[in-house]
Amino acid sequence: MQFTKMNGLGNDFVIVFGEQQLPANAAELAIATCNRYFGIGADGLVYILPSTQADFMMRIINSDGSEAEQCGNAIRCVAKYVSDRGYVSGDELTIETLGAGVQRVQLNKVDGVVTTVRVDMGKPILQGLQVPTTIDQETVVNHPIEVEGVTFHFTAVSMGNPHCVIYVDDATAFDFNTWGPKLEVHPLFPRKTNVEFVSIRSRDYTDMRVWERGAGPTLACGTGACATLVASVLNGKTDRAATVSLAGGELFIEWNEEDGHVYMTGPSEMVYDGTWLK
Ligand SMILES: N[C@@H](CCC[C@H](N)C(=O)O)C(=O)O
Repeated sequence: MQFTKMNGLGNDFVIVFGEQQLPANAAELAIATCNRYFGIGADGLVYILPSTQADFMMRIINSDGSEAEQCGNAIRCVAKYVSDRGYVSGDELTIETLGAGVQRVQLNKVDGVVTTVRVDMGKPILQGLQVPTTIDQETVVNHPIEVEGVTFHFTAVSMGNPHCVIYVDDATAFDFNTWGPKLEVHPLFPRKTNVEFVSIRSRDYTDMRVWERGAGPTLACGTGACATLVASVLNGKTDRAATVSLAGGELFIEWNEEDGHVYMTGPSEMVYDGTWLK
């Protein structure tokens, strides 16, 4: 199997191009290739596949073998891959995802090489049961959630995949490795959840650290950054456009008032090509 190692702000992926469909052993391959000691090492295995509705389809398998509906950092990697390798021309393309439909992507290039990618991430899903949570409300904002006797308050947002956004005093110092895994599997989230710990620096700048469903601690999460901005608007903490600072770097996120879509802009990087021998 030929692969390319890529990342979006250090959220890293094994990218496979050229298959016609997701292989039956994709879950086992994800677990094996993502292993950082016996494999390549990555947060997820990403397939770029043909699509009947868009230029390409992206499927992402987390490092634990579970499939995710969407991935913001991977979609920027996919866009760079197909553009830099000459599979699309021009500055725009469409990518179909499993859980968030077809997404429109704009490529920013220097000397023909993609540097940053702006993705129309679609409308956030806020209805409690659709995120999904077990809470039947139009929005789930600042709702209590208890773990081992400690009560946090969360806002639930789906960007195709579920997110639990929690405000803390200082996200950069917060012990997310302790609380993240407990919140990921909390019964309020029937399909588990990604967990974002957020602190606000100003109305247009936030810090966020993430514990990802199926992948654990990662350096960045694109959908998590989008969920952070949406939650921060719903909680009156930021304006509708803000920079989200993650361990691996910054993403610029806008929640457009006219079309209700969330737009994410950030870099992606190609690191090396390889051959999987196992
Ligand atoms: N890192 C991603 C999200 C990947 C999927 C996630 N772990 C899930 O299971 O929903 C991003 O950049 O959005």
